[in-house]
Amino acid sequence: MPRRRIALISHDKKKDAMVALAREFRDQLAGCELCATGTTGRRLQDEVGLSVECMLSGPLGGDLQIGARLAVGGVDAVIFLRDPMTPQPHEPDINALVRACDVHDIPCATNVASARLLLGQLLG
Ligand SMILES: O=C(CO)COP(=O)(O)O
Repeated sequence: MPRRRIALISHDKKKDAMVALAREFRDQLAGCELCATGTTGRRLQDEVGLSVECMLSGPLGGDLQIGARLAVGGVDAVIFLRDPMTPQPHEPDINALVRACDVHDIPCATNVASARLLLGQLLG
C-alpha cells in the first residue's frame, strides 16, 4: 500500500495537544509522508522525532500551501487542530483549506476526538 500522505496543522493553543496526539500515534505516523505548517511541523520534528516537510507558518501562507497540494491530489487526510476561541489574522486562509477539504472530499479532523478516530481508522 502506498504511504499515506497526512497534513498536520495546529493553532498555538492547540500545539501541545498536537504533540500529544502525534506521540500517541507516533509509530503509525512515522510510516506516513507528513507535511505541516511551519511551527507545528518543527515541534513535531523536535519533540516527537517525526520527519515532517515543513511549509510556511500558517499566518504566512502555510494553510494555503497545504490547500494547494490537497487540491491536486497530494494529501490523503488533514488533522487541523483549530483554536475556536481565538481570532486568527489569516482566517480566510483557514477557511480556504477547510473548504478545499470539502470540495475534494478529503477527511479533515478539527479536534482531538475526531483526529483519534480518523488516524485510528486510516492507520490502525
Ligand atoms: O496558523 C496555523 C494554521 O492556521 C498554524 O501555523 P503554524 O503551525 O506555523 O503555527
